[in-house]
Amino acid sequence: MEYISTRGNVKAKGFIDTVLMGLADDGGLMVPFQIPVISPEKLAEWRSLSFQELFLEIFSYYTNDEIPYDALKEMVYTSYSNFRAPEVTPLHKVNNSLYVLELFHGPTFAFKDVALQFMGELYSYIAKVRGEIIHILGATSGDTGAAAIQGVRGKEGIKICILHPHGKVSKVQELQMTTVDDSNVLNLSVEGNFDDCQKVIKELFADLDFKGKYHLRAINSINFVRILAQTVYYFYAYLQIEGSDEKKINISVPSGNFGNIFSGYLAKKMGLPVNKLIIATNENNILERFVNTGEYKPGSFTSTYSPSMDIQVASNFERYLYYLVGEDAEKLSAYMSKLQTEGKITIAGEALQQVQADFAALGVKNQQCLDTIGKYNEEYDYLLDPHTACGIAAYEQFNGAGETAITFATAHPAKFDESIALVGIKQEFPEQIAALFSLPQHQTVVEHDKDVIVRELQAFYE
Ligand SMILES: Cc1ncc(COP(=O)(O)O)c(C=O)c1O
Ligand SMILES: N[C@@H](CCOP(=O)(O)O)C(=O)O
Repeated sequence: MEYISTRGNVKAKGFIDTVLMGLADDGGLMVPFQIPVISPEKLAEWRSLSFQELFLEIFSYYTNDEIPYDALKEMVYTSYSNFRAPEVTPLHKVNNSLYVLELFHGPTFAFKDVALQFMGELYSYIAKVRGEIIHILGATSGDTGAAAIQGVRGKEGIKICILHPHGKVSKVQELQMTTVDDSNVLNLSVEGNFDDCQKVIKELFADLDFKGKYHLRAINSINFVRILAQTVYYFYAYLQIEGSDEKKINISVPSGNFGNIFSGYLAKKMGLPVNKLIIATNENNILERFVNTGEYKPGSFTSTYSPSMDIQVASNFERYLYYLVGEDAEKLSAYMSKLQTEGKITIAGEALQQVQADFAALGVKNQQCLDTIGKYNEEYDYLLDPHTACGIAAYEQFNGAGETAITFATAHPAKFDESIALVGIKQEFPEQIAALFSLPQHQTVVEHDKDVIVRELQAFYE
């Protein structure tokens, strides 16, 4: 398997070089040259596999044996050994038409742990075996940062700097990132929003001299391995439902940067027979507007009760657009320059019909999010975090009669107590989260100014 850039100007790469490259050197995103297709017979065989076994099967189509099987196996089993559920991502049946896939049983209580625990192991392996210097640079609206730090903290040969928007992440998210007192971790709290943080890191990755000099590596979903690791639980969830091959299975995904839902799109392209992929967003509803009208236009940023999805510029949208335009890198590049110069992209006609065949989308309003939390707590005694609540509201909107839905629970409610409290629900924190409140914090508050951030990075990485 080789990997190419959506913009077409990068020489094809192998698996490890793709991981190391992160953002493609031509400013695009790396994708597999050809997506492998899994036969229905193979899928049926996979029904009995554990999460870890399934992970190894799926990755075997992508890694080109660049990592010996035993080494990969050790990484996978180590990654999930500290999850609080033996199934890693257990499926909870809420009622006859709804399952919730709980993706929050990892160390930082959010879905990001699933991919980032593995990425921590993978970077550590690459550092050891290839002697590569690993200087991670990432942006977070709260969950990626915490999970990435936990994934690599204390690991030899790795430094990590995470930019988060100052005052715009939940208290627990902030504590998870900033109470880590390891010399290989730097938290920059940027006076701006998530889009500002993501823009800076993308600019730094695009500056090839800077990227090369400081050995910058990505942990955000611009890195293809994040996307691939997230496909595993799509397969796992589908295969856990008895008789799913005879049912219409919809999957509702709380979405922001378009990484998680793009993993679903990839899983579908690999042959997973999902019926509808449902994009659930909040009042930052750029993806809903795109699916409904064909216009992709970043609007003004709104702070909501689901802060991790407070995102306007969805990183992985480019990967989807690449497939939408028939894997034509020139066409894709023209659309991306249009986005740059005109501030929007418009899709119409057959392409828009294709978008609407690929996805349904709902931007959930703040009050609807709180109402959904209240409703499921009362009716099913099941507490949703606000992001998952958006996913459930979208499931309610789009799941047809006789269809079955899996909604992804992307975070544990304890991470977002500020929103849960607004519903009048008092929750008890898990021990690991309660313990954070008494620890000292380590972070540097910086202006939203690229030069200031660069100076901090130079001092840290040198
Ligand atoms: C809890 C939670 N739910 C949903 C999302 C959206 O996922 P994605 O960015 O992959 O679309 C995020 C982060 O982006 C998140 O932290
Ligand atoms: N919600 C995310 C935003 C970054 O998304 P990523 O999937 O590209 O890492 C977060 O929690 O930081």
